Amino acid sequence: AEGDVDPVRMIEAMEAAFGVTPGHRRNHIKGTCAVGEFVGQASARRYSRSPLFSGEAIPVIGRFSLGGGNPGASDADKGVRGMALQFQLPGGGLQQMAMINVPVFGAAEPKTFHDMLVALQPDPATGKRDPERFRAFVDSHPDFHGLAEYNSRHNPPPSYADSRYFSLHAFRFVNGDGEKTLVRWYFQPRDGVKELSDAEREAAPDDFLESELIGRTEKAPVEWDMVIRIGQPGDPDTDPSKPWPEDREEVKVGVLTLTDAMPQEQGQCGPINFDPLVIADGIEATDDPVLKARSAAYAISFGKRISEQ
Ligand code: HEM
Repeated sequence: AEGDVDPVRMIEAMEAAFGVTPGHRRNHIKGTCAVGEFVGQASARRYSRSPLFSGEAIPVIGRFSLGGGNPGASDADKGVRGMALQFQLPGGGLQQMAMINVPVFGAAEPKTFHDMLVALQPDPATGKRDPERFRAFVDSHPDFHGLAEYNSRHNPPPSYADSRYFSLHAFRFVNGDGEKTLVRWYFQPRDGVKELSDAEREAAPDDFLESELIGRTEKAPVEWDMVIRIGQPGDPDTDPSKPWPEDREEVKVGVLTLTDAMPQEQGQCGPINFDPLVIADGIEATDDPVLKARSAAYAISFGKRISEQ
């Protein structure tokens, strides 16, 4: 389609915008591993036959991250925080999710994300980003505005455990009778949603999210409720930049409990490709072009980093 971008070009644009650290992710480079389990609830089975919701405790490998490709980025910087999960399903299958802590994405189609990366590339003359160029990008891409507005009203969290993480994309849940339901989901932190104040953000050190999560899980497990929102006819199914109306029915479908966190080098999350299209029977992807572009781009980033490029 018109708004698609060749994944090789997407990664080239990302490398030019964020730089390259050989052996590491091209995006969401700064991160922390975690482990725990997920227990699905019977309420989910009306909508999905996925083994995720069998009620058995399912082992989970998680990775929390800062958006962007700068390994030295500050944990106080604005921008998105990620939670990626790999569920090891009974019977050997896998389900993955890679979510961010904002309720709308800044691109209705891959080209917008690509154009944003191009607008973020440093000016060869100054070696710095050009605010004029970025403003021109914003002005010409209305599908970026929802995310920009959200970011202007929100500060980053003091802990990875204090954020809500959203699927953003819609998926179809398929139940045992083959009935399909359009859903979006989010993970709601049991400890509540918190944001740094402006003063706290200015005073914060560059690195606190990893040590905070390690310390927190040493004291007690950290939990999130998984909540699905039920789509209605006409709700956008292929556009993650468009929120759904607030009043959509919500159903709690499971609990994620993380028991341990550790630096990436010491955990299992580093060499995983958290491709959001690794989904199990009972959950189906839509034709969302951003979702498809992600899968292709992650594969290239993964192939490079795993071969030390
Ligand atoms: C066209 C749009 C997007 C592109 C091109 C893109 C690209 C990438 C790439 C290349 C990586 C590194 C993959 C790796 O080396 O393993 C990554 C990581 C990540 N992305 Fe995206 N992304 C896009 C949209 C999104 C969206 C919509 C979300 C959230 C719903 C998201 C959440 C994440 C997260 C959480 C990670 C870190 C995963 C991990 O911890 O390994 N991305 N992205």
